[in-house]
Amino acid sequence: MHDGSGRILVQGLNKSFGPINAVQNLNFSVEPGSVTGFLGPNGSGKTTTLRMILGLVSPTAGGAFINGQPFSRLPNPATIVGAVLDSQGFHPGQTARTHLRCYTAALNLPDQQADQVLELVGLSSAATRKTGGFSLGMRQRLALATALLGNPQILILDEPANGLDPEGIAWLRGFLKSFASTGRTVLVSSHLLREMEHTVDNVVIVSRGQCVYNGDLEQLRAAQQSRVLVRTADPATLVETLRQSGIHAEYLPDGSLAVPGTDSKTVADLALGAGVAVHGMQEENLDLEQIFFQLTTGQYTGSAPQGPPQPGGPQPGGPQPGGPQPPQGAAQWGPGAPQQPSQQPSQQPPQQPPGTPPPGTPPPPDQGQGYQQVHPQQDQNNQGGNGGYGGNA
Ligand SMILES: Nc1ncnc2c1ncn2[C@@H]1O[C@H](COP(=O)(O)OP(=O)(O)OP(=O)(O)O)[C@@H](O)[C@H]1O
Repeated sequence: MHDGSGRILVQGLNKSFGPINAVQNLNFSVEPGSVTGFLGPNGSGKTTTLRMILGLVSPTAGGAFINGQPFSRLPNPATIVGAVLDSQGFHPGQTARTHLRCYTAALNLPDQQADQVLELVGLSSAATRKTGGFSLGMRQRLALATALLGNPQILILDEPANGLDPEGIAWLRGFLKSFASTGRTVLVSSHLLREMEHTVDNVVIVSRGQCVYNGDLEQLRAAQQSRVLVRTADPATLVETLRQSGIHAEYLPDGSLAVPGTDSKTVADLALGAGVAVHGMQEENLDLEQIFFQLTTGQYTGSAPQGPPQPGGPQPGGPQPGGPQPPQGAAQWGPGAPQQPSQQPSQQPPQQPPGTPPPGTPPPPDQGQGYQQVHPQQDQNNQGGNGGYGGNA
């Protein structure tokens, strides 16, 4: 029996495609009542992870659970999870309404449900237009409308902002926030933090299949700070001098030092007091986007909230020896770091949005559509692209 929590749990998840380790030891949970961003560059394993959560790809190791169950064991999955993995592939000759009615028929829902979800996504005026003439933004909305037909407790969306104009992104932001505010769960992937930073509450950031940050976006934002880059003939003495003043400096690959969380005057004064010659100094401000970039390229050297040292020693982008330890429940940094959400599960029960269908209906058959109100036990191990799996089947 599933627990009805609306919680997604990913535990020790791994997936290899031959020699490619697409996903490596992922651990995180997604809680109801918030929007969680699943972020990482192209090829970092986001889609593969989402497919494993949705039972479309078999993990090499580990597991993913929705309401405490693997997807394949969920009763009436379309009423629990609505997913969009691809917004291409609608039949071009079908109208938006006809497209949706194929699904209402298969789900045994009233026909007017199609119009209700069209209204929810702002596509009512395009109900009788053929999808072949739809813009990318309209396709995204129609895919979302399809995922909403089962009135799901959980939404899982792969790159839903791809190709949207600023107005479309603003609309999507409002929609997802509003969905989550009713106590439901949203997991949304993107390769651009910028696209999602005003939408998500929590982030799971992956790079090369590994988690490099999991936690509250506000904590990541708090890591925006200046650091001082120093060139000196005697870095070891300066590092020790700074350490004695409680300032942690890091070596950069070119032999210079990065000193986060302080200013150039402080560093200069301490260097002078220790008799260390400074050859150059520069203050650098890292913004959220830069931190994201550096995290995902393994170049992060700032003094963001730091986790405990990882087995096997410090990791690139991860905590430094002797660095500050995180408070309990702090965000986790570094590849392979244990990943726990900073938020506690919401106790708020899922609510029904107005005009969406009751639970207890089966998912519709696959019609080659890109969206997926997904289906149990489909292994896509040998499938390369996003489209065309038998979602909804
Ligand atoms: N069916 C497959 N067969 C072989 N390799 C695959 C398959 N699916 C994914 N991969 C590989 O696994 C890695 C992760 O791919 P994945 O699509 O999960 O990343 P992603 O983060 O979603 O990327 P994008 O943002 O470009 O969609 C890539 O190296 C990809 O080439």
